[in-house]
Amino acid sequence: MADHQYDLVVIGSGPAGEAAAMSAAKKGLRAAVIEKRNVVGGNCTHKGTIPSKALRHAVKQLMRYNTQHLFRALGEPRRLTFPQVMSEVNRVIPRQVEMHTSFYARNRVDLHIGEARFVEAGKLEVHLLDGAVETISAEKVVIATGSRPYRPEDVDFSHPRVYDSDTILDMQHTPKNLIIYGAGVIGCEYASIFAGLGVKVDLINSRGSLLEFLDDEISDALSYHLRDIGVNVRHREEYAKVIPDGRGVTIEMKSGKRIHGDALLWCNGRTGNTQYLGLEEIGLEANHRGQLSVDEHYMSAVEGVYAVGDVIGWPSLASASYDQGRAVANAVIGKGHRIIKDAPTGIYTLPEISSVGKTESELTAAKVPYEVGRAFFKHTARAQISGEKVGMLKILFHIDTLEILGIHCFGAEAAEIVHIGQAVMNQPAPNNSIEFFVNTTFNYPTMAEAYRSAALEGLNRVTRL
Ligand SMILES: Cc1cc2nc3c(=O)[nH]c(=O)nc-3n(C[C@H](O)[C@H](O)[C@H](O)COP(=O)(O)OP(=O)(O)OC[C@H]3O[C@@H](n4cnc5c(N)ncnc54)[C@H](O)[C@@H]3O)c2cc1C
Ligand SMILES: NC(=O)c1ccc[n+]([C@@H]2O[C@H](COP(=O)([O-])OP(=O)(O)OC[C@H]3O[C@@H](n4cnc5c(N)ncnc54)[C@H](O)[C@@H]3O)[C@@H](O)[C@H]2O)c1
Repeated sequence: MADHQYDLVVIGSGPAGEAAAMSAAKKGLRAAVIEKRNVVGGNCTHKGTIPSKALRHAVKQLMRYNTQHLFRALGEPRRLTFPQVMSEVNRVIPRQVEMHTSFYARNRVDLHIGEARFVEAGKLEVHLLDGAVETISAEKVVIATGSRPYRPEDVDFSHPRVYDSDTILDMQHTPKNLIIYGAGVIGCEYASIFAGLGVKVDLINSRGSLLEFLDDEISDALSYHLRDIGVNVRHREEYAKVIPDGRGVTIEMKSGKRIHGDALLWCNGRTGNTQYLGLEEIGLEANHRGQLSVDEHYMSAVEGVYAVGDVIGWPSLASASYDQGRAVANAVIGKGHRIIKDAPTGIYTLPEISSVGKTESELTAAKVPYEVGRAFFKHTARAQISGEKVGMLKILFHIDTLEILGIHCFGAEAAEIVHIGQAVMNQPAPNNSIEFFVNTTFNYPTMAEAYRSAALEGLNRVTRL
């Protein structure tokens, strides 16, 4: 007999786990969450999305102060140290924790603090922080254990100058120069943050361009603007050796180059948290990246054991994890659920990037007859007023049906602006039409004006055909 019994137990209190447990409880299931950190919120709140976005917000405010004419009346441009901006971030995290904690009591979801391990498919051991062990049985178990930074064995992460995206948050100084190895989403976001603080950044990319999944024009714009704020972007480079010493870190590249920095931030992908779950006890195996495969009901290869969030790999986003969590709760009770097949991209670099739908390269490869409408933020009244003139919105649409096929945007508030286009694009035909933007009156001055300008520009090209 187990110490506790539930209909559904979730392992992990990040976005995926929280959404699964709260949705299940709202549907009448007796639900619990097991979390090994002594507070809820997951890596999302403590190491990933929230701290990185709060850091970026603080740095962006500093950049505005230092670059806008208005503030010169208050004084000369100023610098803040990394620990100073981190102290602001450390005010945001407890607010998030407090809010997420309140959901548990409100929805009557029990929280067990400790590390979960399978004993058998419907039975878990919870290793409590004081060393005691409790057992929990549940008809259904949802694995939502998230992910951690991938650490190759030949890099010494115990060295005080070698960081990953978790440990960088504890850095107690501001390096003069920083090497960021890995130019994925995390590498590009942190390159923006550190460059904004006045740190010289070497961003090392193993591929030929930044964030290759983006539309080419947006990827080019990101390279240009990162270089513009002082990031040295190096493409097609791979490390041969990482040599940390008392003065910093030197990376020897396969190309023969040597790059030295005061510190190294390693951002080369993530690994699913499955290693201590006792998966072997239930005959479940993770892939080489620690990730689990699931079917269209988010169920793993073992009956009654489900998985959602980063632990199942793509798209590894907080946004998608919340939706997957809600979906798995519906799947468990046999109600219709949505499989999350696509999510917009929202990348909080400086400038911000966001997109939804197809890129030009994808449409060209598929031989779809499309046209492009563009609007530059510098031509909108709102951007001229705010002074945030860097940016562009681009709408890709079908020449014959005028259906919107993709929205690609960079610049201030791009991650918000994209949703206007997404809402239209997700309408069934004939409502998904670029004409919506010329037949609808928008508030003025707003960044939504960019949709009207881009639509008019695109439609002008089509009517010339
Ligand atoms: C630097 C960074 C920035 C990011 N920025 C964004 C962004 O801007 N937008 C976005 O959408 N996504 C972003 N992400 C991705 C996002 O954070 C993740 O997709 C999201 O956190 C995944 O949620 P999750 O619920 O799957 O797991 P996590 O948030 O990883 O939470 C998993 C939880 O499970 C717990 N756990 C693990 N093993 C056990 C065990 N055996 N027993 C008990 N508990 C356990 C962990 O302690 C953790 O609390 C970012 C990620 C990083 C690293
Ligand atoms: N704003 C956001 O949405 C946001 C922000 C940060 C992180 N994240 C999430 O965190 C995850 C991890 O980000 P990351 O930057 O550590 O990793 P990543 O998966 O984006 O890749 C990081 C680097 O590793 C390289 N790489 C990855 N897989 C490779 C492969 N198979 N072969 C060769 N090179 C490869 C990439 O080229 C890149 O340079 C992302 O999947 C993303 O979803 C999202």
